[in-house]
This record gives sequence, structure tokens and C-alpha cells, in this order.
Amino acid sequence: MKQINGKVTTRVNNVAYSRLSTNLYASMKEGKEKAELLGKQVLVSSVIEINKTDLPAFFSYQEHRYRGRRFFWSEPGRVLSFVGLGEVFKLETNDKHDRFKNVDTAWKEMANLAIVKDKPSPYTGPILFGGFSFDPYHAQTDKWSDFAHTSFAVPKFMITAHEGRYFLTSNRFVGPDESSLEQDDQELEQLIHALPQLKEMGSTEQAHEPNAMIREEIAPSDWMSAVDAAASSIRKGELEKVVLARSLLLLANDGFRSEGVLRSLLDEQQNTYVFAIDKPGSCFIGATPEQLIKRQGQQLFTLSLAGSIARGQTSGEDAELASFLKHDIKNLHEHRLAVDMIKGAMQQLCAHVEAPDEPIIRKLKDIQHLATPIAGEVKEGVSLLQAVEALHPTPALGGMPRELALEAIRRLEDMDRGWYAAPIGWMNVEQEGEFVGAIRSALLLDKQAYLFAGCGIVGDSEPLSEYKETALKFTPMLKALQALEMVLKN
Ligand SMILES: C=C(O[C@H]1C=CC=C(C(=O)O)[C@@H]1O)C(=O)O
Ligand SMILES: [Mg+2]
Repeated sequence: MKQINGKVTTRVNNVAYSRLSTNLYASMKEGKEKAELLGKQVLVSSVIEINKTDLPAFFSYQEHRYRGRRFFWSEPGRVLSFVGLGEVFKLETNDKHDRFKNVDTAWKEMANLAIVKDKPSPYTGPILFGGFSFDPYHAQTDKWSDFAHTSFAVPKFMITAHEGRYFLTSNRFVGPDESSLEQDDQELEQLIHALPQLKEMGSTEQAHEPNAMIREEIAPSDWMSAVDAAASSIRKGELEKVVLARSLLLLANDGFRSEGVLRSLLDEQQNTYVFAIDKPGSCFIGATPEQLIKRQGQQLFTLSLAGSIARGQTSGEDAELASFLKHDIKNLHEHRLAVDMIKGAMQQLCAHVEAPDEPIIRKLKDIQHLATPIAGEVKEGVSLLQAVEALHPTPALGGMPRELALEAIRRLEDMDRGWYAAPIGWMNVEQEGEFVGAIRSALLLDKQAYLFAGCGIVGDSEPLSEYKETALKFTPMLKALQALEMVLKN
């Protein structure tokens, strides 16, 4: 029976491969003609529906081959997820000027020329995935050297999981002088045959051996002094709010495995965007609740999150903490500054903006936040990246007023944020997509992991309680890296 099943699976896979490769070949031929006509390279793509497969296992499929050119993305509720392997098209620069506009223009041009066969949904076909650093005017340090200030790519292979259905997209970049268009694609054939096994591997995967490590907080007392300085400058009226972040370093015996980290974040951190951006020597990974902007058709959506408190041990205590948060003047002020700025920016971008007057509570596994959903109908001609530029950094990630807050961060924060709190996300050929602020995140450098967490500082901020708030914000990544119980070095 097993053998018959095996034969059936092989036949099904062969059919899938032949459909996908035939369509891909057809679009490559069409793409070559277009490329010759225009004298430019053209993105071509073909899509098939596949059976359910294990997404973190797909992320580490043939790791030696795809390492450094992978991405992972999963929306809260896990309604929509993407996993990309390889790169067929890349936009990477450290140029500071017009960085949003340049990506916008390049992607619109690429997307307009793209040839996509059998595209069953807007979440398949060529998707551009990547982001921008937090602050292009901050000098890049060694640990972030893999991450350019602007870095986007279209993957060679991508799985889309959407509302329980799974699709495989295969992309190519075809130039005018492409000499031979290979119809026999071994890489694609191998991948299709491996997909059902990935599912099995995922379901039988054993827990990892514990990875021994040392946990080191980086200059916590200096950070608290910086909070003190920021709060007193806010009380003097020099600025209204600034988000100050600090980092924590884990030194492990064995290299961190991004697949296991993703699996844990997906299971534990339900109301968050789970992401990974993999580069040759490092992987930026996290589970952020901070939506920056989503574009679906003509609608723009954002969720302003600022103001935090712990989760309770019991449901009674949890409700008490939530109720405290909803009425706490300091947290409400912290939240209000973010909402006012975001609403103002949305009013510039949209014709009608809707937002409730009072925040709601957004509960995450280890922390709860004040949250205000804001939505609007985008004005004619406004792009997703224009919205990202208008919104980033929000006062939940940078501060208020924006430029003064950025100066304060450069002066007071003794670290390179790199892509922490930066805008990361994706865009399809219809110019829809979504960007988030990459908080609750870590940079994995083989046996080292840098974790980042920040707090919105206002006039009433107390250094110790902000310090405790950052400790809460480290918890999800510490758990996912199996480092919560590790010995603290200082
Ligand atoms: C900057 C972070 O959180 C922001 C998002 C929500 C609540 C925040 C706060 O209450 O301070 C922060 O503004 C972080 O987690 O690193
Ligand atoms: Mg706060």
C-alpha cells in the first residue's frame, strides 16, 4: 500500500512539475520577446496550487543552497504567510536619498512588465520583500553589515499560504540576450518532489537539544540614565516623546537555528507578524505586533500600538492590569501622541479616515498594549511606499516631533539599531502589500544573538519602570531562543 501511495505521489508531483514548468517556459518565451523589444530584463512567473506543507521546514529546505537569500512572513492569525527561497531580482543600496521613492519607481516598472501565468490570487506571482534600515543617517556597524539601508528581493521560489490554501510560485528574470531557455529545470523538479516530505519532517520534528548560552544585558544603567535625560528634556518642552531602545546579547555554544525560532514564534506569538530576513552571515528575525500600513485595493489600514503593561497570572489580574492601562495618564499620553501623528498622516494620504476615539487593548502572549485601528480610502496616486515614508518612524518607534526625536536617539542611544524598528514588508504586482515596524526582534549571527527592545519615553517616564517594560518586550524572543532561564552575566 505504501509503495502504491508512493507511486501515486510521484505521479501527482510529476504532473505538478510538468504543469508549472510548461507554464514557466511559456512565460519565459513571452518574457524573452518582451525583453528583446524593450531592451530590458523582464520578471516572469508561474503558479500552481500545492498541498499543505510545513512553512518553517520549507524555509530551511536545502539550506546550503538558499542560505542568505530567504524570507519568511506570517500575518497575525496566520491567515496569510509567505516563504521565499533564492533571489531572481534584487534592489540593494546604501543611498540615503529618496530611498522610498526609488524602490517605488523601480518596483512599479518591474511589476508593470511582469508576465504571470495562472495567477490564482494577488498573493502569488512575483512579490517584492524586504525593507529599509531604521535611520539611514546612522553609520552602519559591523554586526549589521549584511543589511544595506535599502534591501529588497523577489524570490526564485515562494510558497503562499492563504486561508488554508497553498501555492507555489516560480519566478525568473529574463533578459533580451538569454541564449537558451531551459525547459528542464532540475532545481524546480527537486523542490516539487521534496514538498510532501517537508510536511512529514515538520510533524515529526523533535525538540532541539538545549543550547547553552550566556545572557548579557548591554549597559542597562547607561540606558536608564539616557531615559532620565530624555524625560527631563521632555519636561523642559524640548520635545514631546522619544523611543529609546537597548539591546541584550546571547552567546551560545551552538549556532541558532532560525527554523526552530520561527516555529516557536508561530506557535507562541499569535497576534504578531512573524518574520525572518536571511542574509549570508546573519538572520533578522522577530514577532512584531506593530503594523505600519497595509494596502488592500484602495484601502489603507494601520494599527497604532503604544502604551504597555504586563499580562496577569490569572484572568482576574489580567483584566485589572488592562483596566489600569486604559486609565493610566502616562500610557494614555504615550498612546495619544502616536495616534494623533498617525491620524494626521493618514488624513494626508486618504480621503476618509476612520478611527475610534478610545483605544482598545491588544493582548499578546507576554504583554498588553493600548491600540487604535485607523483606516482610510487612499487618495488617487498615493502608493504604499509613500504611506510607509509618511508614517515611519511613528511616535511608537521614533518619537515626536520626528526629526528632534531622531536626533535624540542618535545622541542618547549607544547602539546601532540597524533594522530594529525599521519598516519591513512586501508588495505585489498590483502595488498592494503591508509593512510593519520590526520590533520584538533579534539579529542572529551564528552563535550570537542581539535582541532589541525600546520604550516610548514621555515626561512622566521613570527609568526603572521603563527598564522593566523593555524586559517584558525581550521575553518573546528570549523564549523563542530558549534563553529565558539562562544565567544573566551582569
Ligand atoms: C519600541 C517598542 O515598542 C513600542 C510599541 C508598542 C509599545 C511601546 C511602548 O509602550 O513603549 C513602544 O512604543 C519595542 O517593543 O521595542
Ligand atoms: Mg511604553
